[in-house]
Formats: sequence, structure tokens, C-alpha cells
Amino acid sequence: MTSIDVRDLRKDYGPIRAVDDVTFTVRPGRVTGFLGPNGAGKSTTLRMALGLDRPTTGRVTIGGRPYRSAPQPLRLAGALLDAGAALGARTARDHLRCLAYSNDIPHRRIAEVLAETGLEAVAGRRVGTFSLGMRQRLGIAAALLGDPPVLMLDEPTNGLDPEGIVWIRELLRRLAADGRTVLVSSHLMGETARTADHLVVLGRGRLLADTPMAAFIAAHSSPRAYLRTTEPERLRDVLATVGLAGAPDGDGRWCLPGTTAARVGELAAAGGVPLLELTDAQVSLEEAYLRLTADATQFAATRDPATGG
Ligand SMILES: Nc1ncnc2c1ncn2[C@@H]1O[C@H](COP(=O)(O)OP(=O)(O)OP(=O)(O)O)[C@@H](O)[C@H]1O
Repeated sequence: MTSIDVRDLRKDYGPIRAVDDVTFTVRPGRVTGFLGPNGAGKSTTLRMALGLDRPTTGRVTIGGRPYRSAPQPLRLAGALLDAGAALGARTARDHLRCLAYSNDIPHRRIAEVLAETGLEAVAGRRVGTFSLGMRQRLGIAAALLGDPPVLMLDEPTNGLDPEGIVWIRELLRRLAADGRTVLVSSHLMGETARTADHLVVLGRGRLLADTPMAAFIAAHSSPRAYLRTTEPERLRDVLATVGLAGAPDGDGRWCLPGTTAARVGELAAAGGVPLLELTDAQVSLEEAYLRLTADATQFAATRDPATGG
């Protein structure tokens, strides 16, 4: 099985520490979401994994070896870093041909990945005439070309239309189900929540989390329950006995932070309070992520003490 192993990785650009002694392992058979605010060090980490940038200290190995030492790198790991990377004057098919030739990849793979990425009809067109979404698909075709056990994709949904976003989601799930190692950076929390099983989160170059998706959401959110009742006064009294307080919003719905539907259900039953509705809030990945990264966000708006804004 082929993992990506990041060990004590550091990268300094002059006075800027882009990656700060980071250690984590990306394992096969699941999609790992790679998250972090702008400038957190995600792209720098991916570039070092691919041998495009040299670590200041530490190392990254793929399947136990540095990527650059692989005889046919595209057969070990496919990557999408910068969709503008293909030469504009070449056709899409020629671009893939060159990559296949230099990595000793069977020719039939070119037709296969063109079909997989929906580029068959435009394979003879110059890449310079491609839209951002088409370039993105071509970058993904190149990443898949060597049928590699490892895939690293930096913001693969960039420029894709809604249909393309669904396609990427299904592709990533399928690659992981095949037993491949899939690392995907994204700023789209809803999309990451649908796609990833595991999360690695960076903030200001540091590792903030390396955890399964469900555990991440549970750890970085607080519970709350929603309910409706026909007897608000009695509910208020029952809640007060355990130190909980709340009030209905304009729509008659109560939000009770710091407790669960199960707990409120018990209290209401014991106190004879009729409930018309009782649910736990669905905490989103976005909410959990924002909570974790609030302190680490480099470009977070700073409060103005003079105005309080
Ligand atoms: N070639 C470079 N020279 C100098 N500084 C760099 C270079 N590449 C990246 N940096 C700096 O390193 C830090 C990490 O950048 P990086 O691009 O890895 O972040 P990121 O997490 O990928 O951000 P984004 O989500 O915006 O793509 C930033 O402060 C960035 O300005």
C-alpha cells in the first residue's frame, strides 16, 4: 500500500516559514481533505511532495521513497497543481502523448483518460484555446494517465461547472474505493464534507488537525437542540431546574445551545412539557473548520477597538 509520509517538514522562504515542522501520513483507501486558510502552506507541502521545491528540513516520501527518485514518477503519483501548466500551443492529446512517452505509459491510456475526463471531443484542440474548466480536466487527465496509486489534487474543482463538480466528487470517491491514496486541497467546505473521509488541516504552516471527518466535526463544534412546544412557560421552568435557558424566535422555534435533543427530550417528558418538534442541530464542517482556524487565519479581519467593529 502506498502512503504519503510527511516527516518534520519545514520550508522557509527567507523570513517566511511557509511550512513549520509538519508530520502526517496520508493513507490509502480514503479521500483526505487538505484544508487551511490562504497562505497556510498547503501548496508548498504538495510541491515538496512532488520534488518541485526542496524542504529546508524534513522530508516527504511516497511509498517510502522521494517522488523524484521514482523511475516513472507518473506511475507512482499523479498530481494537479496548476491547471495552466500544459503548453498552450500543444493539443490536449499531444500534451498527454508527451507525458505518456516520458513515463513509459501504454498509449491506450491516452484515449482512456480523455474519455474519463470528458475531453474526447476537444482532444485535437490547442490547449491555449481551452477554458479554465477544460484545462482543469486536462490536468486531471494527466494526473490519472499513469494509473497511479497516489493522487494529489490542489483545488480540483476550480473553474468547473456544477456538473464537473459532481463528476470530481464521484471520481475521487471511486479512486479511494479502488484503494488509492487521494489527497485533495480545497476551500469548499460543503464539497469537502461530501467527499473526504479524513482531514489534514494546516494553519500558518502548522499542523492543526489530522483526524477523521466525523471526529473533527464533533471536536470543533458544540451541540445544540431545536424544539417547538405549546407550553413555553412550563418549558422555561423545566429548563431552569438544570440551568438551561432559552426563548422562542419569531417563528416559535427554540434554540438551546450546549445541550442535545436526547437530554431535552428526557427533561420535557419528566416535566410533562408537550413538544411538537425536537432535533439536534446539524453541525457543518464549515462551522467546525472556522472555529478551529479562527486563531490561525492570517487574513482574518481584525477588530477595531475604537469602534468595536
Ligand atoms: N516561492 C515563494 N517565495 C516566497 N514565499 C512563498 C513562495 N511560495 C509560497 N510562499 C509563501 O508561503 C506561504 C504558504 O503559501 P502556500 O501557497 O503554500 O499556501 P496555501 O495554503 O497553498 O494557500 P492558498 O490556499 O492561498 O493556495 C505564504 O505565506 C506564501 O506567501
